[in-house]
Amino acid sequence: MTERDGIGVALSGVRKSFGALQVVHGIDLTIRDGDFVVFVGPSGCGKSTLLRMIAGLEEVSDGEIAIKGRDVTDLDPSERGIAMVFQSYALYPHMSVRDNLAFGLKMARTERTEIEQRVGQAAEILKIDHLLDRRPGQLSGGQRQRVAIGRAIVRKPDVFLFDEPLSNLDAELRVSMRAEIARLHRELGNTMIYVTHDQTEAMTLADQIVILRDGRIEQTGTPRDVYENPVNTFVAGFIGSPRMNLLDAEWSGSGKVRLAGCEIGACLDSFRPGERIVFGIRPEHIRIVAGGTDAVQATVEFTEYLGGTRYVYCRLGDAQNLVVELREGDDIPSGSAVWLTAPPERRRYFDGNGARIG
Ligand SMILES: Nc1ncnc2c1ncn2[C@@H]1O[C@H](COP(=O)(O)OP(=O)(O)OP(=O)(O)O)[C@@H](O)[C@H]1O
Repeated sequence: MTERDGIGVALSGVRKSFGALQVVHGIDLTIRDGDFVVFVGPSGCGKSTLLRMIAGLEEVSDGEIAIKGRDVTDLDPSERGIAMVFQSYALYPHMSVRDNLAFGLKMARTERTEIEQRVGQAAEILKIDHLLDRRPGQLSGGQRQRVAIGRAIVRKPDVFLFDEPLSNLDAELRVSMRAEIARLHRELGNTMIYVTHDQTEAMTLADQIVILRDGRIEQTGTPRDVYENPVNTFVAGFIGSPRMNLLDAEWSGSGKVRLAGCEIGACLDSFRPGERIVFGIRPEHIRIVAGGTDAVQATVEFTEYLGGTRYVYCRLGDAQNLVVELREGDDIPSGSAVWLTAPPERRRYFDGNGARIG
């Protein structure tokens, strides 16, 4: 078995209640050693609580947590082989960067030469060697976050835990720090668990994305899996920006999909005539065509111009909206009627409860 086939972190039946309120409902999750795993989901879904339970900062109400095969459920944070990086940086303002980096190691009574070596290495990896004598107040936000990450690196943890580490940075800095974190993962090869509500971070950083809703896992998979094959309308609507178009439709008697008064072919064997379904299609998979076979008619409302990309907002029938990503050369004026279609293999179907059926 190679190192990467081993198990980094395993959660079984993990629950959390605050008083009478249960917020995490029995999570089972296995994270491969060395994987970069991102927890995403709407505000309040339990991402941070789950991460804090893995860190040992929050007690589990039920279930078990193992790190590299060792049950750590009842261990102190310092005994778990983890290091956590917080959104707030949590640096000591009166200490120099060097002392901030060394602090945890000094507390653990690590030898001085070992401390110097690890601090030097971390500073080099993060390119903060020239800042070692400054205090946090003399650093930019991005530099502070580097020091916070450095403090995690010097501990040589088995698992890095990141709780929205880039949320306090401006948009440009977020992008460059995101690349830094990806580089760090490539260089160090540790298991990393990262909480964010930013799905671009999730898509670009993750080997595996875990999508949470109301304290439960909705889907786990590679960014591509969850984008192309969402298991339900929640995941389909959550991953991707703009989101997947999710349109109310129904099966026709002939096994086609009736959508806004038009019929389009469906590549599904089982169907129940008249049953309501949800038809899903991503904006980039929609094509504008000349005629009405296997297509639906829509009215163009307005176009959003984003430089390299243009999105056309259309109305379908009386009440449904649809976003289409325009291709190079396509140009359609507001108010015009268009016929739209999509390659059959890109069409997604969900039942009335939102579960994927094809
Ligand atoms: N100490 C606490 N006492 C009571 N309820 C709490 C406590 N901490 C968290 N919660 C509740 O648990 C639920 C999950 O919170 P959590 O912070 O894990 O969500 P989150 O997904 O990280 O949200 P966000 O993206 O807004 O940070 C929420 O309903 C929250 O109000």
